[in-house]
Amino acid sequence: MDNMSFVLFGGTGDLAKRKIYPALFNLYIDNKMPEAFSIIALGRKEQSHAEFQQVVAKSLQTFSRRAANDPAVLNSFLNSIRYSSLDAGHLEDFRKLRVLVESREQELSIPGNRMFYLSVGPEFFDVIALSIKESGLGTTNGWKRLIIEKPFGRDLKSARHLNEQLSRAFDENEIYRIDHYLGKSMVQNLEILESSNPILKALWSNHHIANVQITASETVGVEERAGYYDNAGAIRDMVQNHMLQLLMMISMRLPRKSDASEVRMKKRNVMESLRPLHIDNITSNVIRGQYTAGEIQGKPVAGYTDEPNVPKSSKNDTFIALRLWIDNYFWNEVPFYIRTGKRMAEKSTRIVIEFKEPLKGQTTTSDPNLLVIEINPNEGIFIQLNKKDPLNTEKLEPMRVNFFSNEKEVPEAYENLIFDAVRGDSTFFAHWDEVELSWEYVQPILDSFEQDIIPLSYYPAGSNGPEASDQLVEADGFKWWLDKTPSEAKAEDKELVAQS
Ligand SMILES: NC(=O)C1=CN([C@@H]2O[C@H](COP(=O)(O)OP(=O)(O)OC[C@H]3O[C@@H](n4cnc5c(N)ncnc54)[C@H](OP(=O)(O)O)[C@@H]3O)[C@@H](O)[C@H]2O)C=CC1
Ligand SMILES: O=C1O[C@H](COP(=O)(O)O)[C@@H](O)[C@H](O)[C@H]1O
Repeated sequence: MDNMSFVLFGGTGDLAKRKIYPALFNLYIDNKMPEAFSIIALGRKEQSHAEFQQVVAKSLQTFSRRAANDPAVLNSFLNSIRYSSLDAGHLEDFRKLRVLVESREQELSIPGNRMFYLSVGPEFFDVIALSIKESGLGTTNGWKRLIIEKPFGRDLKSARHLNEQLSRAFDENEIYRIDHYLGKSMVQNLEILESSNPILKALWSNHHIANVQITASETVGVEERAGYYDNAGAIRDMVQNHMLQLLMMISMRLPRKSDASEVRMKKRNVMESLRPLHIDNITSNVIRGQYTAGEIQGKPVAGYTDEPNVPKSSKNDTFIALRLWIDNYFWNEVPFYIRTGKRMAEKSTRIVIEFKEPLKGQTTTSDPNLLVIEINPNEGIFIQLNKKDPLNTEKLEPMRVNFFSNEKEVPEAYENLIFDAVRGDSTFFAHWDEVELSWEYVQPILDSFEQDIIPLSYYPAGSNGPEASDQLVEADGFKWWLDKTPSEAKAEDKELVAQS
């Protein structure tokens, strides 16, 4: 791994403290950082390196997956960090930064490899990228890379504009667009799951698969983010990026070799085969929901429009369900359902693959076989098979073959992604083709929300979303699998609290 500088714009922010420093620290403990590295954190206020190192120490103590309690390891990591004040609008601050980067490179014999991480508001993405170029920071004998946070635009037009601006300073192969769902270990496992298991590989098409369901449900509401969320909605916050990335990862044809350019091409093929939405089919394929007051984990919670800083008249989507069709040889006539929402019955990201009914039309009936990929918060896989009911020879009953990871041992998404970026592997980053095609797919939905063409369906907090979402799936003769009733979710919460 090449020695490098890691320059963190937004180094004082929430994401940096909760995710980025803990990820770097855990990589360091695991010997997954280069031999020599220099971390330079940026924020607007003046503070000393030592003061800021203590800020990082505190963030590690609070948020690191592994305990930061070995003083030698902790101090050696903190010692790699320097702080510099920088305002994104002041070019002279970038020149001052360049001096610091170069002096640390000399000190540590780093051959000019520079990773720039933009963990700042999206309004600064282009300004910072262009100033990196203009200040000479981007002119180096080593490599340069840009990691960029979400959101990448707020519609197709603004995403294209942002990309044009970035590409004035960085080549596409130097840009690493973070989608933290691509960093989740089970998502990074999807391709291996299919390619290394002949029993799954053989069944992986419309011959055997009846439908695919991708759910990302959350129990939290809008929290303190109303200013952002009320303008984004679930469609921009989750669907355009995370949910469509999951769809691409589960449905792409196996790449011949697992490298970034092959994966990118396969994902692009999926997006190009998606049946576009338009005025005639949009209302029958898109459900837009918003939570009303209800109960989460036994506690009453407010409806969306009663949340702090949400306008009473807001029609913002806190829930989306979609039916999508991939019109290619392999997936023709297999519906893919996507569903995501806030204030739902449980926190769960999972993919359920329902196989075609094996015993349809015979006297004995069975539940379909399911392959369930649990992504978050549990990481695991189970397969639902059928077996004989020992008490009733006429009947079959489902059984589940399980595998679940020990969550403490599984690296966090940001660890996986930063490690990949440091190694120069962009396989699990969102490439521009995918981002653009995702916005193209989503744009008619944004337009129809704007024009109020799709009705807003309401659902009580703590439920599995609006009834219209169930009807979407039932219309094709299916049901959402593994939904917990609010009382099951509540019982499980109690059990978890008791265990902890
Ligand atoms: N927080 C999260 O969980 C997630 C965040 N993101 C994305 O990550 C990015 C950062 O989010 P988050 O950390 O929450 O935001 P914060 O508001 O917590 O932090 C913003 C950072 O930007 C810096 N900043 C603000 N204005 C300027 C400026 N004019 N010049 C230079 N730096 C500036 C701030 O530094 P200071 O105020 O010290 O000057 C601070 O370090 C955003 O794009 C967000 O969408 C994505 C997924 C999750
Ligand atoms: O990007 C986002 O993701 C989180 C959910 O992430 P997860 O890893 O906990 O599933 C979501 O809460 C947030 O609104 C969104 O911006």
